[in-house]
Amino acid sequence: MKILVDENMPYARELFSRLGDVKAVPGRPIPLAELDDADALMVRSVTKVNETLLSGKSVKFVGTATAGTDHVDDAWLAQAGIGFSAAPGCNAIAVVEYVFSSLLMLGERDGFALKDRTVGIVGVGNVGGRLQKRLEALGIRTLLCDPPRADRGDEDDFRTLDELVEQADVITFHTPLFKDGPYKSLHLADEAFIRRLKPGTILINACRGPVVDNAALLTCLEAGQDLSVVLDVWEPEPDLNVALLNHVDVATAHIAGYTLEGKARGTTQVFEAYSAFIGQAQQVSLDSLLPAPEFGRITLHGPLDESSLKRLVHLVYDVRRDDALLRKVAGIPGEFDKLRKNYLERREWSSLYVICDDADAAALLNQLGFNATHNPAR
Ligand SMILES: NC(=O)c1ccc[n+]([C@@H]2O[C@H](COP(=O)([O-])OP(=O)(O)OC[C@H]3O[C@@H](n4cnc5c(N)ncnc54)[C@H](O)[C@@H]3O)[C@@H](O)[C@H]2O)c1
Ligand SMILES: O=C(O)[C@H](O)[C@H](O)COP(=O)(O)O
Repeated sequence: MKILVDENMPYARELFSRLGDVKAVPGRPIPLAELDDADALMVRSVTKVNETLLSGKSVKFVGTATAGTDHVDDAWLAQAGIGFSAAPGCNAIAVVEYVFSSLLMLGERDGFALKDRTVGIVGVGNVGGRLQKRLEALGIRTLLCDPPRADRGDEDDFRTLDELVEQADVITFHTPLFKDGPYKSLHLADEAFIRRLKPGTILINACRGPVVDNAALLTCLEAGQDLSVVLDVWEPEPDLNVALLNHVDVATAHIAGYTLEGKARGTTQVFEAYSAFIGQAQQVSLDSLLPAPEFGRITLHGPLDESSLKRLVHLVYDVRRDDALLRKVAGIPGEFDKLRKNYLERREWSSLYVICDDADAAALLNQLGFNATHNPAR
């Protein structure tokens, strides 16, 4: 059995070689000849999976080690009898930690406390829901906008996008990309939306580039609109608009979800789905795959305040690293994908063991996703 895997998928060779012969290939562009005799194809978001790619090929199963699925024509796969699995939620924690790193950095730069800000979350699923919980653990007010969940009758205080525009100081997008349909999210943030944002609003897009109309955003920023902007995703990728990049406050190469844990979860989720598909179901423990983190343990003396939280967050991951790397190479063909392929190891907050002499600090850090313990004797 031949299993093609994207070369940017940690642990894929290790896991899938339990099931067959593994061949690692680039995802953009994917070498088409390799598909002729492949039984299964494991991709990332850069590979468009549709009739054009797979018609007449031997592939019987496609896995994508990603949360987003807009690169996959799942309706065509279903009618062609090709099995399919994504990796929902695999990298949600990573995106939440990216958003925190960005907001804490902007707070320090611009002299505001996050606890005084209202955060509007558009799309309250795996990413948005976790972000809501961590913000609320810190006493930060959130406003939630998720029409599909509201229409399903989910119990939460859902608001309209207009309410977020009027009341939120931060608006952060975490929706799938839907190009049409009742919940179309293509250009959800269009020129009219952007123009109505309050002065000083922080706009974050860490879902899919086209959810924010990039041309309209550039027009507004060039006209001097007072916004802070964090963009992890671009319209289009990989050839982002360098003029826009030069106007935004945080610019990264679609790496918000790129923790080692997030990528490893993506690989294990599609591995488990494929092993079940071929009748050899098996489970994988993430701990058996991950190496020890760079920082083992740290002691926090006294209570946790925003400034100590910022230092802990940035010890694990500081978004300025990725912002600087992208600015250095933006506009050079091939470099966006190279940055993503050669991404430096990044871990989640849970990898940091924090010993606290303050019980409340330990409890709060655990709620936020750190691995904290209370030890009054330290
Ligand atoms: N930048 C990255 O590295 C990265 C990482 C993970 C996910 N993503 C993107 O973020 C998206 C969200 O990730 P997730 O794991 O939370 O997905 P999810 O499916 O768990 O949650 C998406 C939420 O958005 C809501 N939604 C759908 N259409 C909407 C609309 N028009 N307006 C408001 N809400 C809407 C859904 O009801 C759902 O609750 C993914 O689809 C993916 O495209 C990007
Ligand atoms: O949808 C997702 O899961 C993310 O956007 C993912 O991090 C994208 O990374 P890629 O698959 O392009 O490596």
